[in-house]
Amino acid sequence: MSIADTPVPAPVDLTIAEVRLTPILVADPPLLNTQGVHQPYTPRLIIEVVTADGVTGVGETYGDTKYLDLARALAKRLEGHRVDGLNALFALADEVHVDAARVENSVDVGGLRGVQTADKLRLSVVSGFEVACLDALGKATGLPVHALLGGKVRDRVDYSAYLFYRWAEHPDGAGEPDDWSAATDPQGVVEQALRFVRDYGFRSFKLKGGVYEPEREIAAIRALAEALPGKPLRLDPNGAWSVPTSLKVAEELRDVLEYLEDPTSGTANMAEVAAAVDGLPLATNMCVTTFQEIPEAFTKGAVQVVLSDHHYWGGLHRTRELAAVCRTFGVGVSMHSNTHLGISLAAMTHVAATVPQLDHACDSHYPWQTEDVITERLAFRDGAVAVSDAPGLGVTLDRDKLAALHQRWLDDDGTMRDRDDAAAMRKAEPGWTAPAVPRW
Ligand SMILES: O=C([O-])C(=O)C[C@H](O)[C@@H](O)C(=O)[O-]
Ligand SMILES: [Mg+2]
Repeated sequence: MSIADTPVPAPVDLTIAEVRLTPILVADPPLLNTQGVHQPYTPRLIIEVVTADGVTGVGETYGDTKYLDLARALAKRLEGHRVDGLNALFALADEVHVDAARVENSVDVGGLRGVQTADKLRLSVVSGFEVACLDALGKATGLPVHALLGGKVRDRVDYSAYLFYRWAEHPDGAGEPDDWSAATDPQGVVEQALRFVRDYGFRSFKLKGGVYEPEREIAAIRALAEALPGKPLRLDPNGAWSVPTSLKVAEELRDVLEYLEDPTSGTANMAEVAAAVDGLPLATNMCVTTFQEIPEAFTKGAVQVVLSDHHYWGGLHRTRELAAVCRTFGVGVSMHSNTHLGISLAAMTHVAATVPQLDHACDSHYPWQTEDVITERLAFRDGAVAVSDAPGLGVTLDRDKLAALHQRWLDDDGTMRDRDDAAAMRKAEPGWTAPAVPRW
């Protein structure tokens, strides 16, 4: 048979025929941070794009009302576009109006996610659509998402254990129970870390700090260093400390920390700390969360590792662009995580598999989530997730689970539909307001 006789496969119609948005509430344990405590349930948004050929791609992003409203407006514009027209998504999102009151002078979730701008809000929504389009494109062409991003450079992506100070249960026993104990002191933190090793094989450890006075958190890191000798450790108080406090903690822990994450708030303060602590890198998911923040932070030497997050940065292609900028400036790159489900973990794993200079294990909240919307949860083995070579993301939506979590969202009176860690804290401490920074 000559080449001319080779049958040409029928063209695939990649036109988007339908977009489905399903807001859900997912169980979340009582994890403490400097703002307060996680609510019993947290909102997420599941996005499905269906092509004219009936191929469905899935994506996931924040589900709070301001994201959901924007997603609804964007979804309307998407029908008739193609799942391989990813660059056009950004122009479409720019057409969607963001109410200034939603972002003016504001920081997201009390500052945990850095600045909140109209642009960043749009990008966080676009990210879920981009992932859904990539999943559909992969399924339509038989290619895994990593191949659509240029191909994997590793077969497994390392994640770190995300340790939290936590209570055994939510105030008044609200939410879904889990089988984790309280962890409010060094011994509790070490026990939590050892379970993460037993159950998942994690080999690096991050403690969410900014909860207790720095001396108590230094003691927890020291206890971890003793229990897990030589393992990379990180501490992240979400910008709760002053420059002098950051310098003191850095001095006391420099021999055991892989990096110190957002010890203090703002690029100028981070730069001051970075200049004074020789040899201990500073990481951030707070002062560099947009491309606009890069020039100042990099020229001042404020951060040595950027914790990317495809939700903030506008998807998987933009995450690779961020990695290229970091590579150019000799800044390390790793990955931040908020409460998320398996669709996002799959997306994180695909993009992480394609970034050459991923020198640090990525963060993931996933072990804290006992609920999911996919048929088979992703597994951590030896602290890593295997990179899927199945078409698309390699996950399958479980419609019954999705419907159940959506029903919970429908039944909620509105209190859980927007994440508010300070409000959740008031259930235990009625006068609580999120502390001003620096807290210590
Ligand atoms: O700085 C970080 O790594 C985070 O902000 C991750 C999460 O938001 C975490 O702090 C949380 O959910 O409490
Ligand atoms: Mg952080």
